[in-house]
Amino acid sequence: MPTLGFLKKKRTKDSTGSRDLDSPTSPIKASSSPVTPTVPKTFAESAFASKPSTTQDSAVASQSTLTSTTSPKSDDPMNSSAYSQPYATPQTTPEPYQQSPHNIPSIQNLIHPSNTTSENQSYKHQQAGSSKAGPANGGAVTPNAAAQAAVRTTKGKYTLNDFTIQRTLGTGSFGRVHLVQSKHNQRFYAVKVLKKAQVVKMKQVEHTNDERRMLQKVKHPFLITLWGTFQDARNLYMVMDFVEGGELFSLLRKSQRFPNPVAKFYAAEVTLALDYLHSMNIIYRDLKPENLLLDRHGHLKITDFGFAKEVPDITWTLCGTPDYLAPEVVASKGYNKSVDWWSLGILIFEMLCGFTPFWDGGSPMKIYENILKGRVKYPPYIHPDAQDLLQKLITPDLTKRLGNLHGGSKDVMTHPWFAEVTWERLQKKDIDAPYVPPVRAGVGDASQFDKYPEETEAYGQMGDDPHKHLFLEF
Ligand SMILES: Nc1ncnc2c1ncn2[C@@H]1O[C@H](COP(=O)(O)OP(=O)(O)OP(=O)(O)O)[C@@H](O)[C@H]1O
Repeated sequence: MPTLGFLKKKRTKDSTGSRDLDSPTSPIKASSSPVTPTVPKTFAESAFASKPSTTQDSAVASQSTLTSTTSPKSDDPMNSSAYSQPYATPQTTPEPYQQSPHNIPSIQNLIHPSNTTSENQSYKHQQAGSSKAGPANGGAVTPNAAAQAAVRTTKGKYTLNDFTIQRTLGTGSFGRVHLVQSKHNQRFYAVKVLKKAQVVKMKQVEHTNDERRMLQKVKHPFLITLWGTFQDARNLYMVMDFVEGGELFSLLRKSQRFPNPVAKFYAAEVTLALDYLHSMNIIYRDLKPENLLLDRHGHLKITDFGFAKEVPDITWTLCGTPDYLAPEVVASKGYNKSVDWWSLGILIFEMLCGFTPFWDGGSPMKIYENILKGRVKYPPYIHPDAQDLLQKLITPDLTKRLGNLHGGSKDVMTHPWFAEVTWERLQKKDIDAPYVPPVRAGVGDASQFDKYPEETEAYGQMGDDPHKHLFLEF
């Protein structure tokens, strides 16, 4: 059984980025008290079914509609039209879901696998947000919209002078993500800053360029938007939407585990995003709660496309995060989109149980051994339909893994566990999210993010740039 040591730490692609969630201090929130799990907001299984609109439903639907239909052009950091507040401030501040104490893994202070370093060479590291709705793209997104996705122009669109840099939202192996404010429209964005020298040193040039390219291509309600990229002599910059609600990882750790319908809600949104990515022959390859952000309404945004890759057939790169790796990746076999369906199984398991199925308190090597053995112990509280789905996703046999069969992602979407999900409404964010983050919309409220020491090196430096030829697309 995993321990609280497992609960505390984020898993990173390498060992350097783990953070202790025990000491979050918000610069904005008056009180930095952690979210205390209390009584769950009502979230019935029927939340997914079509239902008559109540006043509250309409309010949420109306917020969601604004989210998905606001013209991307008006959101463009370069658009200087006066900022208007399109979003209602969330009326409620529900707390995360409480689980009874006996579900909490009980031993503390074990080392999380992400603290070990031996496998680092095998992992590519990337920093990125994701993109979807570009300045030239507007309107609602439909599933499997590969044919509709136009590649947006993102190169050299902005400069540092277009933004006022504020606090750090997160850090990675090559740089950090800042909250910034556009000087043109006063809106808030997230800018990921990657140190070129570090990217080169970690042999992540191709992955970083891939990440930018994938983000430029995609447009989906559950994928982050990349507005543009630029560079100076030392750094690469990626301008993304600021997703205010923080990471699903933090909510999950504070909640210990999610009730069945809550896990189902998030799993369903991820499934739609995977369905879309796979329809574009993009494998995501880094599914985990740390890469799932919550928007102000509580809907997911997948970020960090550092491992995303366009793969029409198969690929061989060993990359990902140990707990979530499919056996075919661990065994260095060629693999395809099937790895994302395996990872979806791991994600659902972790949301329902609070720990991953192959975690073992040891090094990534121990996790890999467990993955290859393939034995999963399902706790008795897992709903039978959920267990059935998990067994069909977390299966090493690629000829049996759901999502990888003839029916593709539709096999996953029609599984009985998802029976009450109305996929079209979910796609439109027309289903209430189970948890609405307590953020003040439109004011750059970063209270849902941990606080980090700020960067001391000045950005925007000119001069020699030995790496420029490696990042021509930025
Ligand atoms: N668009 C965004 N809005 C708000 N916060 C963001 C955004 N993008 C990233 N972050 C925050 O910054 C953190 C680091 O971002 P990201 O995962 O892209 O970097 P990374 O270098 O790939 O990280 P890691 O090394 O942990 O994989 C995220 O975990 C998240 O907390």
